[in-house]
Amino acid sequence: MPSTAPREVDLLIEARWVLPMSEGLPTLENHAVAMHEGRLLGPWPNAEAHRHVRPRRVLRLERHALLPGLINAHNHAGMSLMRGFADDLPLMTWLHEHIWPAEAAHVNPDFVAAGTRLACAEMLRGGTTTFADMYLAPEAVAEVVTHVGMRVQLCTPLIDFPTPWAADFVTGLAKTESLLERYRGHPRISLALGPHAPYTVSDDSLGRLRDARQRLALPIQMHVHETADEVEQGLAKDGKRPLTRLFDAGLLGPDFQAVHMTQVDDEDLAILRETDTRVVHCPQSNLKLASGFCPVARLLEAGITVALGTDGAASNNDLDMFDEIKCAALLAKGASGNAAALPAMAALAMATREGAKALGMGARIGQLRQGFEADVIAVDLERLNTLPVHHPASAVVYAMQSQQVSHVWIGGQPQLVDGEFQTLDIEAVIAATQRYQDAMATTRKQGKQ
Ligand SMILES: CSC[C@H]1O[C@@H](n2cnc3c(O)ncnc32)[C@H](O)[C@@H]1O
Ligand SMILES: [Zn+2]
Repeated sequence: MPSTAPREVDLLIEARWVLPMSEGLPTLENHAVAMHEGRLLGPWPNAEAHRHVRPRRVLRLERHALLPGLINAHNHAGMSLMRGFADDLPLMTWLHEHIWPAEAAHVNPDFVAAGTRLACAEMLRGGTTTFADMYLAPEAVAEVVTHVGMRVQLCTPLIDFPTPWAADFVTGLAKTESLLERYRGHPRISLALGPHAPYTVSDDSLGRLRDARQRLALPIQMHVHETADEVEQGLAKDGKRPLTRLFDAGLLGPDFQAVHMTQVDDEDLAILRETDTRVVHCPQSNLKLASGFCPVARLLEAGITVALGTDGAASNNDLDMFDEIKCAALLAKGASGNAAALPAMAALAMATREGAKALGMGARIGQLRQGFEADVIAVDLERLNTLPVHHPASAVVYAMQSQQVSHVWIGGQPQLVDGEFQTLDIEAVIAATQRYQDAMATTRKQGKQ
């Protein structure tokens, strides 16, 4: 029983279930959380909440579970305009013969803004509130995200060859510094360095990256060990595996996010563990490009932090994190031959608490916990495909569809209410997408890419 009078708050949400996703905390039944000035209070049992808070508004969600907003730890949002553009190909053919020529032909800030708006709409509809983005024209992504109200880690695209964003690696670093100046202290936008992959970044550039990381105090996100070919070619060229090369370059650590990691031998595992490097698992992209399987169960057993990402819609082909969570759980079991590998709660944690930790935001988001940012989603579990609800986490991970997300708040701001978007003009998003679909089709017919 609190000794002080109940404090006034913006909103109280009373729910059938709350999955706080805090380590060791179980699913709570008939519990409530409150939001005030963008922060969370609670959770408390529904019957006790009014002893703690005097809400201006109360929302009763009697069929719903509340969860922290999902965290998509690896995306190329602008690539949503390339969904279905080049399917059923292995990574290098996909990149060299289709995606990179299309990027050279089409990508500019307007393309990236339109693709990012489409991506944000899809992510919000599916309960994602934070994403890490590595794509060309990050300034355009920042502007869209500022308007839409999502949270983003912008990984600036650093690569040794010219792109529509920067002529070379050094120019990319200089542009990163300008972006940092502009967005330093922004409540929802943070920056990271986004070197593309070991096979597109030279030793000289790795040295520049290490200096920039130290000077700017930014995390790094990079595609690493996406395929067995990448590792073999690294061994042939450098005499060591790419992860070892990054370790020798002094780059690994808790602020390094290694995306994919489908190839992990015992030495790689020891390096990841000893440096506390974070791994971002992208199971559907890895399956679709036949890149390999990230050994998630083995990584988690070794105490490595593993987040979950969709990768871009051009290799997934959607940005549905609930689908990704289910896929991760099933794949971990199938690949290890152990049905107990990656249980529902652990899979959900990868997309919430652990995702936040991997992005260096673990003290602010990823849990429904007093003082955390009010990034909250509600999912309606009273549907044919999720009833009966013996275990809410099981319903959410193994049976639910992302269309069951009914409400989304980010920093206390409503983004989706009863399935209706609050900040995005969906008609305009669809119209812009259609214009780029037509433009890309015309260029393709002309044989220009
Ligand atoms: C430097 S901006 C990002 C760059 O990465 C390309 N990309 C998208 N998906 C993948 C992937 O799975 N592996 C490697 N590279 C990828 C994208 O087309 C951009 O050019
Ligand atoms: Zn990627």
